[in-house]
Amino acid sequence: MIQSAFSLFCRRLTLPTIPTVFRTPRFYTMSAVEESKRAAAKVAVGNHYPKDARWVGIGSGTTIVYVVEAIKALGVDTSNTKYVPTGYQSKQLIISAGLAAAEYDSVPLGTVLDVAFDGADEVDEDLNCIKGGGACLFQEKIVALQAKEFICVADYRKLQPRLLTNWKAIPIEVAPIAAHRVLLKLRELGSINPTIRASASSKEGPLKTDQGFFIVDAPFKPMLIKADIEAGHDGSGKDGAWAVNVLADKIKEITGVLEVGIFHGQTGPQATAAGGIGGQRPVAAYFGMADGTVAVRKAE
Ligand SMILES: O=C[C@H](O)[C@H](O)[C@H](O)COP(=O)(O)O
Repeated sequence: MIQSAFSLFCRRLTLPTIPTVFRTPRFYTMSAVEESKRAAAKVAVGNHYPKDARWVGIGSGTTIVYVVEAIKALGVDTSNTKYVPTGYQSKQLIISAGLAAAEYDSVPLGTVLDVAFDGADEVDEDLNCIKGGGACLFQEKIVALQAKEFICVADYRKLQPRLLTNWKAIPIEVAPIAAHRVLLKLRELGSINPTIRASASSKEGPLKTDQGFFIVDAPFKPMLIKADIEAGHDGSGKDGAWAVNVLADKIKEITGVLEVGIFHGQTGPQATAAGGIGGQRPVAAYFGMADGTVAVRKAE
């Protein structure tokens, strides 16, 4: 009852007042940001965790912790469910919650995950996402691409009109041997001072991903959304402003790039309708707001 009323209410981006029933009780020991992540996770899982789920993708980062917490809190039988991690942290999270982890490469060929949940660093009005702030993006993308639907869960800082509004650089996973070549190519595309991300300890050199690759952070101007292109903006990057799909494809074409941290293009249902499976763009993104409410953006 509550969920269906909420789904109706949240058909489009809902920033205004949300009924009291959707307000999260205050946890005074948590920061507002953590509290908002937990609130968003609870609503996202309540709305999208499938009854009788068999395969569920679990993303990486700090927000996904609350997704797993919310799944546990549902109290459903998880004994027939396998949770597909998107990296080391994600796998440990699944195991420590007492759930069964199944690595992506152990999932039987042709299996479609019922749903994949994950966080994001920024989400635009069209539901394109930037991911990789925590150095995970490649496994997150292949898991999202294997799922019927990808659900994004985030806090209010990530809710932006355009990508690269608040989050300033695109994370890109690159082969270490090609890192300098990729930097050069990114500069040619107009990136202002792209850098190889360092480890927390400078003694350890560049940070390594779960694949043993480097992350390059490439700053660009805020990216264009569909409405900008429809209003006549070019989007080809010639004035430094790129359409999301155009820049993502250009970066992906650079030899040495394993994957780019822009999730765009088809949603899962769009891919299915076109005869494929999985989409890297979420069907819905849930944002915990600073006032305790939860806002949602849904794909067209
Ligand atoms: O690299 C990490 C992933 O893409 C995360 O999903 C993303 O950075 C969001 O992380 P968090 O939930 O910690 O904000």
